Amino acid sequence: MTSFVFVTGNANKLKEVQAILAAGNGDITVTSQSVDVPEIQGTTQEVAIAKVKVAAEKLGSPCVTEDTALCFEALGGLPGPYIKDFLGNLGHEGLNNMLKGFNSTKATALCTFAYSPGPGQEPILFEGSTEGNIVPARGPNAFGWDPIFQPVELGGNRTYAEMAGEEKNKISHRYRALEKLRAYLSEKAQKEKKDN
Ligand SMILES: O=c1nc[nH]c2c1ncn2[C@H]1C[C@H](O)[C@@H](COP(=O)(O)OP(=O)(O)OP(=O)(O)O)O1
Ligand SMILES: [Mg+2]
Repeated sequence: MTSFVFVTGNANKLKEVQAILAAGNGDITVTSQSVDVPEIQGTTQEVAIAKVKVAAEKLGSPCVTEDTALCFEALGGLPGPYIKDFLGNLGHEGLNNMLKGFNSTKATALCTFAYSPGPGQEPILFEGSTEGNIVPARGPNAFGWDPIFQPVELGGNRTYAEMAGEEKNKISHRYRALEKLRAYLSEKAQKEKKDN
């Protein structure tokens, strides 16, 4: 059994991470810390690396952060890691309006977990993505842009917000990235056990 510290200010992210891990074989658990970490501009990888480095410095210990980007094909991948500000300022309708006049509503939800082995050490990234389209909002408005993101999987006619949590967690960008982090941490724990 191994455990990691997830540094996030987003309660919905934490809830999904806990649910995904609980649905697995139970070899990994998570505790959380809400630390305010500034986010730089750059690629999703650059943003993720800078964020986890600062979090590890502040905590003085190994930790995990997560960055979520929503990349519109028509806009060359933007808003990408800046989706939080775009969503906050434009809302669901504004994000739909941004795509008026373009031929594509395709978007990729991209999740990047960053693991820091400790302050001053190089972080490792784990990415997962889900393909979909940006649509007018449907379903409960409980988590970010869930009502306007319609994955191509599971029939391709429901938004994340219209899916049960267990369904979203089977195909989500977060699930796919977390699977990779989970595999890495459980392998690392086994290796450490053997070495001792
Ligand atoms: O599965 C998701 N479904 C819908 N919306 C989502 C999802 N995952 C993140 N989101 C939203 C939250 C924030 O508006 C932006 C990501 O920004 P991002 O900086 O990664 O998250 P955050 O600042 O809320 O939390 P944190 O303290 O972990 O950085 O997309
Ligand atoms: Mg953030």
